[in-house]
Amino acid sequence: MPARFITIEGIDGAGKSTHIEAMARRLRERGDTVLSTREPGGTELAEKLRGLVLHSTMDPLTEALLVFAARRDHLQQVIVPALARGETVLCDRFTDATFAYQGAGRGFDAGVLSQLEQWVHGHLQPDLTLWFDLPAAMAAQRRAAAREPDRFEQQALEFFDRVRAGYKARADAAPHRIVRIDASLSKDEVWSQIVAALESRQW
Ligand SMILES: Nc1ncnc2c1ncn2[C@@H]1O[C@H](COP(=O)(O)OP(=O)(O)OP(=O)(O)O)[C@@H](O)[C@H]1O
Ligand SMILES: Cc1cn([C@H]2C[C@H](O)[C@@H](COP(=O)(O)O)O2)c(=O)[nH]c1=O
Repeated sequence: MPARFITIEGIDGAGKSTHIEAMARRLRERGDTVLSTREPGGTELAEKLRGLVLHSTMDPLTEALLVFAARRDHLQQVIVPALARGETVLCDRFTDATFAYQGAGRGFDAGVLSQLEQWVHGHLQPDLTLWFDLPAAMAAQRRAAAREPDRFEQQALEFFDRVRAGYKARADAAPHRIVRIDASLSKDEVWSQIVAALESRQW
């Protein structure tokens, strides 16, 4: 099978985790060997960095460096070898999240993020990104029922409005790679959009 790198993006509470397992199952049923992973995280070191990023106070440059450090380890140890074996890598968040959260959300310099992106993964980009898009207020309502908020989830609605706008800018700049999923709809309707995005590529 050809290697595929699929990423899932969206503001916190958009519904990504709800659908990732079913996506992996569907891809496996069609013959793919699927590696399901997440960022920040996916290796022992990157999971430690995730704990720091989600729970320790730090300035935006430190935050950006830590997410890219975690990504570098994840790429070297997990993503690149899996793609080299011809597997499908399904990753909950990747570099679009850095441009959306650290760039648009925190206001960190997008030019510096682009340089870090170049150092960390050169020209490697996902083959497909599903962007779960919904209003920040709706995502907050969904999160409220879920769990103890981390550093990002504690942010005000305005932060998530900016993050959402950051994702829109990324989607507008890469319309062939990034597919918008209307995540405000019911779970069944969201799933139908995911299937349509995969089927349009014969995946
Ligand atoms: N389409 C939907 N309609 C209503 N509720 C939903 C929908 N999708 C997910 N939910 C619910 O919203 C909550 C958040 O969903 P989920 O954990 O999948 O989001 P997430 O994008 O993975 O969040 P995070 O990025 O913070 O981990 C869960 O309680 C889930 O059951
Ligand atoms: C990859 C990445 C993630 N983040 C933020 C976004 C989320 O708030 C958390 C991860 O939590 P999730 O429940 O696993 O979605 O990390 C970020 O700010 N920058 C990044 O590059």
